[in-house]
Amino acid sequence: MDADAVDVLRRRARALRRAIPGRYDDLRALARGFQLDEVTPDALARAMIECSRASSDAAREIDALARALPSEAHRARLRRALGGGVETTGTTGCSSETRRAREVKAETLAPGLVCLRKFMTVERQRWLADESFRLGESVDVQQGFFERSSDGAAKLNQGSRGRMILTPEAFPGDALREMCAEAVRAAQKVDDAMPDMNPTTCLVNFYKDGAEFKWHKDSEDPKLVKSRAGPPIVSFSVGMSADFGYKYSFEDPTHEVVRLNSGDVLLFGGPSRMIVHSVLNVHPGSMPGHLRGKMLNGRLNVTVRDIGEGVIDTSQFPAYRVSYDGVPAEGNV
Ligand SMILES: O=C(O)CCC(=O)C(=O)O
Ligand SMILES: [Fe+2]
Repeated sequence: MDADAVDVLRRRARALRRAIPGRYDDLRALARGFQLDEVTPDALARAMIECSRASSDAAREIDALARALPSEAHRARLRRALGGGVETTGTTGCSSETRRAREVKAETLAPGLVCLRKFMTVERQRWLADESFRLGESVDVQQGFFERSSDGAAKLNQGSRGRMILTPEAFPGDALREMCAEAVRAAQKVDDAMPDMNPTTCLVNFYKDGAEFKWHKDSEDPKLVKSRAGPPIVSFSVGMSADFGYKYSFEDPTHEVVRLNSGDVLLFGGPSRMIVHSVLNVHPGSMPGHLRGKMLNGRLNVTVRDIGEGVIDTSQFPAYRVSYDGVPAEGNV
C-alpha cells in the first residue's frame, strides 16, 4: 500500500473514532476478528448497522470501512450480510416518497383476506426494521432473534429464522398500534368481512434468504378455531420479498400463493382467520435499496395479533405457547 493510501486510511479511522467515540474500539476489534475469520459477517454487520444509526457521519465512515477491507472475499461476505453497503443517505430529510402521494393498492384475495400493497412508507419500513433490530439483535437478551451456540457464536434461534414474541408496547410510542388500526380501516373499505381487532401481541420473524416457515394455522384461541369471525392477524413485511402460500385445509393438495414485498401488509381475519399458511421461500437479491445496510440482509415480518384472554408462557420462548383459562392451546408454532 503506498503512503497516500495509508494516509487516507488513517484519516478515515480518525473520522470514524470521532463519529462513534464510545463504540470505535469494539467495532475495530470486530472488523479485525472478521478478517481473521473469528467473527461472523452477521456479527460485524449487526454492529456496523447499530453504530451507523448514530449520525450520517457515522454511517458514511462505516460504509467506507466496509469498502476498505483489503480482501475481496471478506468484502463480499460482509456485503451479503448487509445486503449492500451501509446507507449514507436518507437518514434525515424527506424522501421523495413522502412528498409524492403513495399508491396503496388493496387486493381482496378472499373474504377476510386482504393484501395492502406498499402500505408502509419507506420511513415506516425503516422505522420497523430499526426498532425490531434494536429489540432483537443482541445475542444476550432473552427475547431476541439470536441465541448462542455451544461454541459461543450467535445463531438465529429457529435455524434460518429468528423469532421474538413481544407486546405492541415494546415498540416506542403508539406507532405500531396506529399502523395496525390504519391497515384494518383500509382493509375494511374493500372487504365487508374484515372484523376489527385490538392488538395484544406481536410475533416478529427475521428470515435469512432461502428460509421457510412450515405450513401452520395461527390458531392460538380455541374459541376462534371454528368461528368465521376472528379478529384479523395484521402482518407487516419489510426487506426481501417472500412467497406466502395459503389454503383453507391441511388436506388440500393445492394452494394459492401471494408474493409479499417490502411495505406490504397482509390481513387475514373473519372467514380467512384460520387459513393454513406457509412462507414458501424468501427471494435472494430482492432487498430494496432503501433498506440496505439498515437491517441484516433478509426479511422481517411482524404479525400483530389479538389473542383475547390468552396468556403467553414466556418461559417457553422462543416457542410460542398460549393458554386460555389455564389450558394450553393446541397447534401453536
Ligand atoms: O412471515 C410471514 O409472512 C408469516 C409469519 C407467520 O405465519 C407467523 O408468524 O405465524
Ligand atoms: Fe402464521
